Amino acid sequence: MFFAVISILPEMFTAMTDFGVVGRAIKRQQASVALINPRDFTTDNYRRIDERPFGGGPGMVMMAEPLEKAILHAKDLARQAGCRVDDGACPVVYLSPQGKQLDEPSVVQMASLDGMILLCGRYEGIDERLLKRYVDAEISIGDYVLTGGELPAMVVMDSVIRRLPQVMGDDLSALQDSFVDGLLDCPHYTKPLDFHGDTVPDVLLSGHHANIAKWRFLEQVKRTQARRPDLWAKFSPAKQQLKWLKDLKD
Ligand SMILES: Cc1cccc(C(=O)NCC2(NC(=O)c3cccc4nocc34)CCCC2)c1
Repeated sequence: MFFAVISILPEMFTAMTDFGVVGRAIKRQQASVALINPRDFTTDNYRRIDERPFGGGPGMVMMAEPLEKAILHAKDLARQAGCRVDDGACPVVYLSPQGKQLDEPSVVQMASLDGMILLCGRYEGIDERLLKRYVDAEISIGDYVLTGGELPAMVVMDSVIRRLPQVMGDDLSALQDSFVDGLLDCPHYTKPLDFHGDTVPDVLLSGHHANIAKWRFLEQVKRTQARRPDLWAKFSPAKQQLKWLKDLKD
């Protein structure tokens, strides 16, 4: 899958291109990441990419023209990478507090795209006319104030790349992902057996896989009910899970 990132701080992205599961997926060419700096598309000596806002007020606004050239260049790279750019298979996505909140169903949908062009804001934001003309979707990672869209872009890339086929070593872990069934995760344990006198639930040592699966599911349910009633309200249990839930009530 092809990713183009448009950012005035491309160096930030080494955090994901050089490390971990995502770094390995890139090395294995399961994903490719093109970093595009709008400053390279400026024409003045100061390589200006921001200006004072019309209407006054604090801060600076990112100018439309360098971003436009960066987006058109990104589309070219996407075409060269084999993406069907003009039929929605490689959308321009603006990371923005005004965007749709990122969730796992959106991640699953994005993982089926040919590619994505991720646009990262800085300062007070981007000239609205650029957004209106080129942005296909806006995504937010949450309701808090940040200094830029780069970390949100890395969150989106991390969540999408880990869902690409063959990226997660043990695909089962991706399937078992609690967010796949809309629940919070169960507790996890590993060696040593005794940690300051705190031991491991017996069922996990029993080797009884059906009981273990049931225990894990019921732990997910208890946690979700306690911590995220909003998620619990939306949860629709599968057949086997319905049976296990009856036992929880008993
Ligand atoms: C709740 C709120 C209201 C008003 C402004 C801001 C704010 O943080 N404005 C600053 C910027 N924020 C983000 O880009 C950003 C922030 C948060 C989540 C995100 N998910 O994607 C991009 C995201 C926008 C231009 C430069 C950074 C936040």
